[in-house]
Amino acid sequence: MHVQDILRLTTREPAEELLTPERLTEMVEQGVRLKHYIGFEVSGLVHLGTGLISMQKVVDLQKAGIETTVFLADYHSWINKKLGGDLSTIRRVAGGYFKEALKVSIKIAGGDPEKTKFLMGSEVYEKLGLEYFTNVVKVSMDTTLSRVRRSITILGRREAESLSFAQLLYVPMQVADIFSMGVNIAHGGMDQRKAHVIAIEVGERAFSYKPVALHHHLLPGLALDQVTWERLVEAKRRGDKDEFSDAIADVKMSKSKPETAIFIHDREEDVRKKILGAFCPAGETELNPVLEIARYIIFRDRSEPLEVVNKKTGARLIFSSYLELEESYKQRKVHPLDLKHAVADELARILEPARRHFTEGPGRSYLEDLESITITR
Ligand SMILES: Nc1ncnc2c1ncn2[C@@H]1O[C@H](COP(=O)(O)OP(=O)(O)OP(=O)(O)O)[C@@H](O)[C@H]1O
Ligand SMILES: N[C@@H](Cc1ccc(O)cc1)C(=O)O
Repeated sequence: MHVQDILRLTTREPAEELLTPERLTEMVEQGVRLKHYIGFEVSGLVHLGTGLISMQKVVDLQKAGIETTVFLADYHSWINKKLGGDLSTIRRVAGGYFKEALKVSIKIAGGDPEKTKFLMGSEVYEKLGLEYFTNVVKVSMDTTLSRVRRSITILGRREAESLSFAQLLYVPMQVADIFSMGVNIAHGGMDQRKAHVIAIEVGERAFSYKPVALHHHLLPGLALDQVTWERLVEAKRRGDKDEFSDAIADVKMSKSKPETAIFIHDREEDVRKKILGAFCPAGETELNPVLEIARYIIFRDRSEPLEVVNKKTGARLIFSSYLELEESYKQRKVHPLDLKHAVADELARILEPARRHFTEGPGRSYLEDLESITITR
């Protein structure tokens, strides 16, 4: 495939940052085999952000002919005391519910689940043994303690929190994962950028290659409030990527805050209830959680127009692109409630295969297994 096509697919939305396009171009031109990975902690339910948004990018990379891997970070989940801090439960859920949910998400995003490799952290560590430990030491020797502390937002933790030593170790381990698997495209949401920036810096010195980092947009949680929203919009306008990604990480759709999230297998009535209750300021198009679902999920690969019905007058507005919808919303020609109904209908339709898979199909026993484990942190 031509380098321009690879770049186009890689940087297409939901991608928000590629560090750097020049480095990716160089690798393609040198004929380097491109190896991507994205890692997940294994704990609660898979939502629109972890499932659909993350897998949309994996599907783009599949289409670009890049080797894609989903890394199920069992050791990192254990360090972060997920699923009651029990490693065997974490492994069971990783190979069961989690893998299944991400595969269904790949399908919904228009890709082929069989084209993506699923690897458990412990498989890599067992295979490499001393070499993995050496890689963790190499990264640690090349990184200061204060840098590690500043990077713990990749664990979904705040800098000021009291941490176990293992939670500090989490950071060099995540960076070492990249080099241990020979990954040259490290991918994650914007909240993962600090680990990847360390990898880029350490790479050349300690591992004789510099990976690229690819970060996708973080979908905000549904439960934003006016004050937080104003603070976020302000942080976004200031344009400091680290500051903004820390701020958005606090309010992103997150499995540990179920009230902020739509899970991929939610029932239609739950999708509707959650969307109807979501923060959706009239006329505001920035960081509006409902509009973002329209932009990133509904309009992603859509060829047919979206219809929004004005419930009061019965008038129908037809939008053939997200930008048209955004413009009308900005001009307050679309009422938030009408937008919510249209988004809820479409989203429920898109999620239907996941709902069926996990309630009537082969995913059911995996979901039941996870639901029987009630501790999530
Ligand atoms: N809201 C979101 N939108 C897009 N991507 C997300 C979102 N939340 C998480 N991700 C991405 O999914 C990957 C796994 O993240 P993570 O396991 O922290 O998800 P989470 O649901 O927020 O979990 P937790 O609640 O435990 O923090 C990361 O690359 C992360 O950036
Ligand atoms: N830090 C990632 C999980 C992860 C762990 C190890 C990795 O190598 C990559 C990703 C998260 O928040 O979910």
